[in-house]
Amino acid sequence: MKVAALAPDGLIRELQRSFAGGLAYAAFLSFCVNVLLLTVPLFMVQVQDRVIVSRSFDTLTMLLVIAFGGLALYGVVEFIRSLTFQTMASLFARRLNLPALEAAVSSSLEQGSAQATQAIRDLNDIRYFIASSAIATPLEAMWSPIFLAVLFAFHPIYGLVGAASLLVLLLLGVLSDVLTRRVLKEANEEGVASINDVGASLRHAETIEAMGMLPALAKRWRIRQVAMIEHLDLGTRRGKFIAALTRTSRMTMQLAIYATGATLIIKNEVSVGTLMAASILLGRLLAPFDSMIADWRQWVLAAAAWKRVRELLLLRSSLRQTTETPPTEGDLVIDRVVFAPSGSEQTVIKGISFSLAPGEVLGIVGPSGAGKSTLARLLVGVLKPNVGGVYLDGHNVYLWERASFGAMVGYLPQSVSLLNGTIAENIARMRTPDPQAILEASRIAGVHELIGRMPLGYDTNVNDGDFKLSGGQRQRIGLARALYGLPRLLVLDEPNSNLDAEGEQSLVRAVNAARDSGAMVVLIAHRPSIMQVVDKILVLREGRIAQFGPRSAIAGMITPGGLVEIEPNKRQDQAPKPREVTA
Ligand SMILES: Nc1ncnc2c1ncn2[C@@H]1O[C@H](COP(=O)(O)OP(=O)(O)OP(=O)(O)O)[C@@H](O)[C@H]1O
Repeated sequence: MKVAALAPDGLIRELQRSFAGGLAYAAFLSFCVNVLLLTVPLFMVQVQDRVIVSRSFDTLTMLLVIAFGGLALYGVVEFIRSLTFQTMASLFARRLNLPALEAAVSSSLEQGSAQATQAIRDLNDIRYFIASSAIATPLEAMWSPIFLAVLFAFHPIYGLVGAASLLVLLLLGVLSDVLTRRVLKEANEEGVASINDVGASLRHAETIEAMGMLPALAKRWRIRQVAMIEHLDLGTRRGKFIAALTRTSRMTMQLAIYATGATLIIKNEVSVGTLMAASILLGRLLAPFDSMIADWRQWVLAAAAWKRVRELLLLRSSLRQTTETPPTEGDLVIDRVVFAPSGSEQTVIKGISFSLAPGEVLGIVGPSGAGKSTLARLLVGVLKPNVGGVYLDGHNVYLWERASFGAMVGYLPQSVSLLNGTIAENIARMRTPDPQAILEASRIAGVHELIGRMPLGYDTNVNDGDFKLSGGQRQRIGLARALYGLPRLLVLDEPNSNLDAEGEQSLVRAVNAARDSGAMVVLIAHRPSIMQVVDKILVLREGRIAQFGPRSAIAGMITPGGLVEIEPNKRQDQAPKPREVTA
């Protein structure tokens, strides 16, 4: 048994801890950088006050050697510091990529895929931000009082001008935050929603094009875009105003320190050498605050991105087991399952209980909207019941660690989606293809010959621009994917909806083969023709079991149209009592 990674809240705490450690190290390096940055101004003071006065080449040489040493060391420390940020960024991406992808898949089941893909984009943005120079500026600002101290050491008036300049920049920083943070955040949220909207629509490009829906969609999109652009314009205008004010203030401060230096030199209170040095020191003192104002937008966006990633990760916190469970041969028990989609008033599944033994095939029929597909999703642990549970050999299928559960389950959803890759990769569920197992699944699904007729056989890419699989072909390849690895539980949601007579015959053979191998098969179908293969039939109506029993007893009630005529008083009571289950 392999225990998987930390639960999301533990992972976030661990990341924050190692991030804090990385920041502390970078802060120490920033201190060294700031001290080493004193090299040039101190060199200038010494040259003007000692070398020029004494006219000594020896002193100049000695000062040059020391200064070169200081600058070389500065280069090394600066390099190590940027590597530290780079390492922190990579660590962040490595630790969060997989949990974020898992969380994205889970959340897209409930909230659609747009939000989930946004979280992946957010992760990338945060990684770039951590590796960028923007993250270093607060650490530099933390140590900039070193420069202030040296200014005070030159002369208290230099120090006071420096302190006043710093205060003005801090006030400008606060003003920048007040004026831009909210609008930039709103612009970002509108932008994200707008991109998600377009992304979701593009998946239905065919429908949009065929029915001329583009102008209507563009109108909706433009409303979002206008809101985003308005916020962005306002935020950018305000940001540019603060930037102009900052630049003007910075130049005024340089003038002030020069004028102060000149006055102090005239009064013989400082040496000439301090004039240039004080100007450089003031520049170093203010530079990180200046950058922070300029980079503020990046900080706001990175904070918003982290908030989204964190929320997504925590959403899934402690919902599933992370310990792999070994394969099982036991039966399937559905125990008093009730399900209502989150945020919906409607209860879709209203207390369903039945069980299935290995080697049994169950057909589920019922009118549209009865809850058949929802029941299928509950059986494969995609949805979480509000009450009751689904148990495979006594283990709750929803809580089951997904990889080990998936190895025992084959699922063919109503709308078959093949993933980007070759047919072989799709049948092998995107794992490293095992040719023997692929061949076996294809033969059982009856698609081996069909695949052989495709441009590159098993290597044909399902999303190739020049080649398009038909609905029936997709459904049959989806069946082979469900059969890959000979699963113990096979759930097929309307597997014959796109099939011709030949395809349906292959399906019947596949279901029989699965039964013969001891698998439990759940078959949902509108078309009654496929029901010849099942052992038991469950009739679902309005989320309740209307009938459940052997095919011979129920089949007569299924009309050619696939609907089931059931008298209301025959509902639910005929369902078998739920079996004892172990949690
Ligand atoms: N995530 C959800 N949010 C809100 N309602 C939902 C959700 N999932 C299912 N429903 C509702 O549950 C009911 C049953 O849906 P389901 O897809 O299970 O029906 P079905 O029996 O498979 O229908 P069909 O035969 O047409 O495929 C429908 O009324 C549907 O609107």
